[in-house]
Amino acid sequence: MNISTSQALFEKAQHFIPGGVNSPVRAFRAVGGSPIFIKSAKGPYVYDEDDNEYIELINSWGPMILGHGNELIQKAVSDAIQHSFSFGAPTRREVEMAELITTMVPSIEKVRMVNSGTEATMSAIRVARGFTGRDKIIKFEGCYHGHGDSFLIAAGSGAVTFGTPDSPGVTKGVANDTLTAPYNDLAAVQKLVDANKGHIAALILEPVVGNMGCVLPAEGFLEGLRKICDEEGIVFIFDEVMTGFRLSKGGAQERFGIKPDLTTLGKIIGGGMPVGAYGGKAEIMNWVSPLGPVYQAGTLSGNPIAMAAGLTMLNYLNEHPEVYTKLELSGHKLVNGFTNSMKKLGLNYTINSIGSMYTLFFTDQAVTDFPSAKSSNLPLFGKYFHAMLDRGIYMGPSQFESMFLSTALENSHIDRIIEANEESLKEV
Ligand SMILES: Cc1ncc(COP(=O)(O)O)c(CN[C@@H](CN)CCC(=O)O)c1O
Repeated sequence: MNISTSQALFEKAQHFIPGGVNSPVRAFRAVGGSPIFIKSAKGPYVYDEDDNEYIELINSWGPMILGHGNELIQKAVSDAIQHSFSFGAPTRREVEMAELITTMVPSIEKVRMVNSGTEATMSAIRVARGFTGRDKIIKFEGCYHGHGDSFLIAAGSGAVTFGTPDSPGVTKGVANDTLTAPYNDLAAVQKLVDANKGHIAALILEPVVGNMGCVLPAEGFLEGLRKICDEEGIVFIFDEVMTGFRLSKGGAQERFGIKPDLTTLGKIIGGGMPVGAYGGKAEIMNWVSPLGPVYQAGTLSGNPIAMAAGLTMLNYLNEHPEVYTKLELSGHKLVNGFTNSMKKLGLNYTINSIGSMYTLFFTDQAVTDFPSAKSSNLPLFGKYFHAMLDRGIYMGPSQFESMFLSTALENSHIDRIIEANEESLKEV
């Protein structure tokens, strides 16, 4: 691949932007080399500044579940733009969006729109603390909930990719109020709860983890957490920024049949525009300003253009259940293809997957938590990443991320990914 324009852009970008990127994982630091700069995208393809075409498995880290350049969403945005961009006043679409979210995710009785997943999770724990009058939260090692101070403790995604699971700049005071437990370890959670009786406001987790790579909840784990939260009056928060509207139209909570008290949302909810949301039980959400005393605000929250995109996306997903059937079949086809190739090559790397999310871990250990995810061979992953990129497959440049399939992938594309995977595994 000729990537000279991307390289020149990256060189220039580093003079003006920390690390040359506006989000760390994009810099290719974990895999080496120079990041490709994307110029356009359509369906399952992205095109870089040197006009190289790639089949992609990032999909903007989840949002582009219908593929790129969806005509319905683009028309909704171009229609909305005719009426200007932003008013800082309530609009009709925000009401329609809130009503639709409460229909698609029944545990959400009231919802507040924000502009990112980070804002959603920061706000959710604030209202949980206000509602309970307690200070501490429990999160899980390797889970990532955005870059809010309370979450940059044993965090996943880019934080673990760059070895900064506990970021400088987070004060001891904030860190003291964040308790961490190993994922899938109920006993550890019970111990934390017993040692902090009456002090824990919330427990937040990714119900299916994407941010240490894809890791599934063990049998009974989510049910066990629900029981502990019920017994202790702890607000149970599902961070569904990644899984929401992806694992089913009602997210992981619909798929696993667990009802959290609060849910945070992002990515798909905006149809590719900057949107986040948090919501849940009305008795908790009624504590949010201006109805209640817990303050949270945002200049562009519920932005009309973003609502037009998000509303079109969610309406489509709500009215087309066949989307999820196709994603399940695509996921199965890809994972079966990868598994068959590894059998043929005598390799036994671990693949974790659910629906349209998967991660190929370069370890032969079962990956059920942060330590086992970190047993992966990172240099080997880096070589594999570039071998796939050279074959026109653009996947996430980090071992500690989930890949995402879109409905724009047809069988022919999946066959190409399987073929590139086999050749790449052979090469590295
Ligand atoms: C479960 C979960 N919760 C919260 C967030 C933060 O959302 P944002 O603030 O990036 O919109 C995320 C963001 N995910 C990463 C990808 N692992 C975003 C990609 C990036 O950081 O560039 C998330 O996965």
